[in-house]
Amino acid sequence: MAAIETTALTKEYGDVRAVDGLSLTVEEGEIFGFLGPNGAGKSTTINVLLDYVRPTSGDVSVLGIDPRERPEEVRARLGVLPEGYALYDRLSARQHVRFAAQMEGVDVDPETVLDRVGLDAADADRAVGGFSKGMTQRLAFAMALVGEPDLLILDEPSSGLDPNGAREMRELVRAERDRGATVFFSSHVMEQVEAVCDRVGIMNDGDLVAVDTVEGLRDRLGSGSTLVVTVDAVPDTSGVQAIDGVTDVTVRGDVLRVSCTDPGVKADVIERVSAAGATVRDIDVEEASLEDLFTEYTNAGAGPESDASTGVSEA
Ligand SMILES: Nc1ncnc2c1ncn2[C@@H]1O[C@H](COP(=O)(O)OP(=O)(O)OP(=O)(O)O)[C@@H](O)[C@H]1O
Repeated sequence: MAAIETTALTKEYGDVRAVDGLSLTVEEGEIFGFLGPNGAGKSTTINVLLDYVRPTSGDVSVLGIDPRERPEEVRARLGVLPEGYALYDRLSARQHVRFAAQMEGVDVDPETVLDRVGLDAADADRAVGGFSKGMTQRLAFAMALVGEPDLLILDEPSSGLDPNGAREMRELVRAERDRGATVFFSSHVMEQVEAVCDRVGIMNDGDLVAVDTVEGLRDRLGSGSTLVVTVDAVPDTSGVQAIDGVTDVTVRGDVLRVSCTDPGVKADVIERVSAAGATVRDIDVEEASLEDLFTEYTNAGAGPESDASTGVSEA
């Protein structure tokens, strides 16, 4: 059974079609990154999953349940870190976690949960009105973890976190996946997503324009890689340029940057550089980052057009 399944899901607000025929499957036990520029339809989709918003048409299933029919049953098995959560300024972190536990009907030790998100015993008893943004985010995350949810839905989980906090968040997400939970999160921080997600889906203007592993997205775009070769003295590069699968060669100082569409040509490149009389001092391979791919898939008209090339199937 899929953790999340939407079929031809559409949500219109008046004239605005926020989500347009979305068919998406998130498998149990995966970490799935849900990406897209502002206004792409991510929050609307999440709100439909939580039954905060009713779709105009289409079907939705969360943990095998239609949230429109049994919203309480779905929510009892979810841990949610919403985009605009509200905390009670005068209550302590400990009280917040106790409250989350009561809502879930479980018994937890607040300090253990708070410790997981990096809040210590002294933090536990402070009124959260005095918390920094990052501490508030950690607390909201702790509340989502209460009750060992089967599915975590996290909207921008690294918002407000410093680099250490963001790394800890990634470790927690992995630990939750290893426990058996599914993690579905939206984010604009591509490095975070690339570092932790098993698969990603990219929304653009209400459409799912791509869904795959980051590696798969690279392959689909044929974005190839760049071989960065440092030499003792720059040779004549025409032999390298002539290799089938090499699209561009640029030289800067003692560094050659060779763009390859075919990963199999790297050895040929090194051989021809050496044959041209240069000694190779260092070799590096740069691949398109998720940020590069995101730009290609979401820039108006620049992404691949056909569904066959994106891996997105029609409903
Ligand atoms: N309650 C609403 N009433 C009218 N239009 C809405 C409402 N909620 C969202 N929209 C519109 O639906 C579209 C999708 O918005 P949504 O918030 O789902 O995007 P998003 O991908 O979550 O964006 P962001 O990254 O900025 O959070 C936008 O055009 C937005 O203006």
